[in-house]
Amino acid sequence: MARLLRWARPALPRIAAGGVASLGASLLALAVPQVLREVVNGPLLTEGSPGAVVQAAGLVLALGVLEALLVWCRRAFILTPGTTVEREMRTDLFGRLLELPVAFHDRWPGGQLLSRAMSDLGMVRRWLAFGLVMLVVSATTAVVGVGLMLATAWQLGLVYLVGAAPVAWLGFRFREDYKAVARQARDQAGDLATTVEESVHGIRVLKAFGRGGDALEDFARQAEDLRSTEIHKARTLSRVSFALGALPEAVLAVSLGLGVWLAAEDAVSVGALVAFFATAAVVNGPVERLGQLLAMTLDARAALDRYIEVVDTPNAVGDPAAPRALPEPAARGSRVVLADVRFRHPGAPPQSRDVLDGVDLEVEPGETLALVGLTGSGKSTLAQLVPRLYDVTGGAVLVDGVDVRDVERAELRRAVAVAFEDPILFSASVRENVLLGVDADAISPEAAEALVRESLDVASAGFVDALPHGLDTVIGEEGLSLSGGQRQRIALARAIAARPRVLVLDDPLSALDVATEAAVTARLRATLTGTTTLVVAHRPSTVALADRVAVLEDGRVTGVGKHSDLLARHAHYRYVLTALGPDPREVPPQDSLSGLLDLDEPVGGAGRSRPGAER
Ligand SMILES: Nc1ncnc2c1ncn2[C@@H]1O[C@H](COP(=O)(O)OP(=O)(O)OP(=O)(O)O)[C@@H](O)[C@H]1O
Repeated sequence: MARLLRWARPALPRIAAGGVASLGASLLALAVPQVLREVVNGPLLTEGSPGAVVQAAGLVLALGVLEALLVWCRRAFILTPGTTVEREMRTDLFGRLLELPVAFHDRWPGGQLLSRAMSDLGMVRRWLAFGLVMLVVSATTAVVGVGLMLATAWQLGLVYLVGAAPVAWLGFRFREDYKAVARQARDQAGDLATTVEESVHGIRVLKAFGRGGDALEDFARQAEDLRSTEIHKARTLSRVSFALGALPEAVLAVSLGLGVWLAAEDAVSVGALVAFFATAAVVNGPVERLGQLLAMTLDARAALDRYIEVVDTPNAVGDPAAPRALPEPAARGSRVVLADVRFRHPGAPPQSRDVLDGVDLEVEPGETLALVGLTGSGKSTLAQLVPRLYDVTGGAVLVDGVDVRDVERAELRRAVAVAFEDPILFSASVRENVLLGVDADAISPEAAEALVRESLDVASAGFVDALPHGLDTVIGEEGLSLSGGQRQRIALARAIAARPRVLVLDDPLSALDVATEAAVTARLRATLTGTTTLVVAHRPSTVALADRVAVLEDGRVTGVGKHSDLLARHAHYRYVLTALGPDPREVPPQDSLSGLLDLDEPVGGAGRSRPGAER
């Protein structure tokens, strides 16, 4: 838990001050029995003056008031530092999540991250503000109290110590048992959060398929698992709490008999006997609390472990130690080269082949190159290597001759903009969504407005004017208040507005109707002069956007050329285009694409054989 110091260090003075105040309050509580001893041994047993009793009562009152004041100070000192540390840790976690590569987010379920950012950090805050201070104070109070008990009546003190010895053994056992179950409960809570997140995200599918009941059953089962773990945790704690409560009391019962006998034998004074039991009463409170506090500490440790697992995840797609700047691009745009590029996803089965297995490809400045291949051939993966959403596992991706891994990510991502097939928008206004990739400080509001308008125009997103507040309309979470095609067009406008050197389009027009797609394609072609574009094509109509086409097959590029040339000489290209379906703009409805392409074999049906590649 020393790792917590990284965030807690600035708060330590206040936490320590709170601890001192709390310790002072506990020690004052221990002083009261000593006053009692003086009262009993002095005025009470020796018929001293009533004034002495009043004096002692006044002292007890003063001690009590001071104790209350110190308790208040403890609260005042440690209220803010815990929340400050929590905020800092939460912000660091979010920063780290933004920093970590896509491959990390592929592996980690959202609910697990959410529970680490929220409930785990809440636990750490509670421990820092309360558990840590009370643990130190309770342990110190117990040690000082037992010391006082030994000093007051050493025979009885020894009995208390011997009786309390099994508590230490129980505490050790408890620590081992509770540690594992505390971690399990937190992991299960994270899984539960993932289920909620996934179900809410996929609510349309669940409803459409009538799977609400099954989802509920799954959730109930997981919730029951978590409940069982929590019960197990509570039972483990209650066992040790029972021992911590009962053992000292049992020892005190024995001590009482022994104490009375010792007093009768004049081995201890009556005052000492009263002081011993009054001290034991004060000590028993912190001793009983130790179980709870130890449990809280173990919970906080599990929470902190889970937090640190994320924060400490190394970033494999980081900035280079000695970054290189991208050179000025040629007037026509940037050159993008993929040289013997290999890629496999982290955690891919060892026997599987690399998704990209030595891809060589050159996209000329200002050129629009379409990537075509069967589903799962690695087109999207390849496209994501350019802005370093993933890093190559072999070979290199070069923009204007510079390996993208040698460029600072911020610079690279200013140079390369991406529009995905599944467009993610943010719950912000249309304007803010379009300007996401634009440095707002670098352009005037008027220029920004013109840029938004122009980009939306190219993306044929005129529909935004019909939205209730035009560009200021706040679109719902993930843009779900818009249609798929509308979202795609705003996402495309966002990529265009970034004025990138290189534009990567991962089938960003798939949800558009044919007429709209044709309009967008025409405008894009006119606008994209000076921009090098790599477009993943899932439809023949998207290919129309491209100057050249690259065919991806079994992790390699097996053909590059103009659409018409490839059609003539590349069997796999013809096969892929057939698989993608006809372009409704070009093919009369009664025609089949197989007729148009004049393939040797029947196409379009399930189970047809797949011709080998040929150039
Ligand atoms: N995050 C991931 N982890 C592991 N494997 C992945 C991951 N993403 C994709 N893959 C695998 O990598 C391969 C290539 O996927 P990719 O999405 O690049 O194909 P694609 O050609 O774009 O497919 P499609 O045309 O269906 O969009 C697939 O076999 C897929 O199962």
